[in-house]
Amino acid sequence: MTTEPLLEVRDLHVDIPLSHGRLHAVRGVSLSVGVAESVGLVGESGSGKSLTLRALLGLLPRPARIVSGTILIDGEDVTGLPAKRLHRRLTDTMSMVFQDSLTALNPVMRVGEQIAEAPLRRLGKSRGEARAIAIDLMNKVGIADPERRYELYPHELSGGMRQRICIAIALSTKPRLILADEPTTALDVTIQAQVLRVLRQLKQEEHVSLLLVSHDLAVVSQTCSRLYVMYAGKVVESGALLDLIAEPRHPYTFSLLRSVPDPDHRVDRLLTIPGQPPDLSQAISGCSFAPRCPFAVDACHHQEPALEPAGAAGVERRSACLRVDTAERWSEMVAEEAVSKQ
Ligand SMILES: Nc1ncnc2c1ncn2[C@@H]1O[C@H](COP(=O)(O)OP(=O)(O)OP(=O)(O)O)[C@@H](O)[C@H]1O
Repeated sequence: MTTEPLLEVRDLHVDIPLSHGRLHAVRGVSLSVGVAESVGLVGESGSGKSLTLRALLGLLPRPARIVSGTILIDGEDVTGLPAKRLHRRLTDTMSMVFQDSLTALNPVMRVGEQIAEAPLRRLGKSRGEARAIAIDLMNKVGIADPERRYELYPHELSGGMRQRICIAIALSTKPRLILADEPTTALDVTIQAQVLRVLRQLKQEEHVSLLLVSHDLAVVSQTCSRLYVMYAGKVVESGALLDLIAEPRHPYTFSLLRSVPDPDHRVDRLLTIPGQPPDLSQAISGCSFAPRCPFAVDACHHQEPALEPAGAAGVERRSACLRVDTAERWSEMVAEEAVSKQ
């Protein structure tokens, strides 16, 4: 028996109209998130991660717009539903946590009331019930002394506490999936680890799925079991976290992994990927990563690779690279190149 994913996105395209032409920011992204699964979406700044996430909840910043794409919930295509029903279906299923908790929260409303708002207005609870739900949620996200903190305003809390409040607000509509856009980027490393722990616990204890956007592979590695790697508006590789880290099957993932600082050898391993991503307002010929790719051959500059099954892990493991058959030798090839330059 096959179980349908909770969320599936097929061939999503998002454009941003410009004064001259358009920026094709999301170029055919497909992804899925299972029930109680934590999935990461990683890539450099500008790769289209946030727009992909926001498109799912109709929260695209103006003037960005969805050009095409299909969203399925529990295997049902919801894209054709009338606007109001679609909105309700999406917001019943998912809610979002943003990077900047200070702008996400209402500065003149007590934090507890902000959590209680959805139970009160959307779920039809009484004031007392909504307050009890909010306090319970504050407990769940690890806020000590929730009765006292219920009465505080956002500026009276630390960044980590505010982000916990945002997670509690996201949970207040009883979503099955949380979309989190760089939820810990603004926090220091210790607080970041605590907030990531909260997200992991929600999955384990409440079976809430997670789609986590981050430019930081270390953050995603602590939280997710499956990854999609985005480059220039497309998914270039996907697979189980451990497979992907052990054996990257796309040169971009390979380069990204080499750029993760290793705590023991910080300086040696902190490599940046030379070059810039392409201009997405221009047509791209061939593989978008080819100009920065250490393994590109002529064909890579002309032929666009499809995202196809790659490696022993079957359909879960996909890569969009014409050179994928040489992946096992990439480390060696880079080492040889470094020696030849000496
Ligand atoms: N409101 C907007 N107006 C114009 N361009 C935009 C807008 N929002 C995003 N873009 C552009 O769309 C592309 C994708 O942006 P997106 O925010 O999805 O990237 P990202 O991978 O999430 O990176 P970051 O972490 O920097 O947000 C980028 O080139 C960005 O500059």
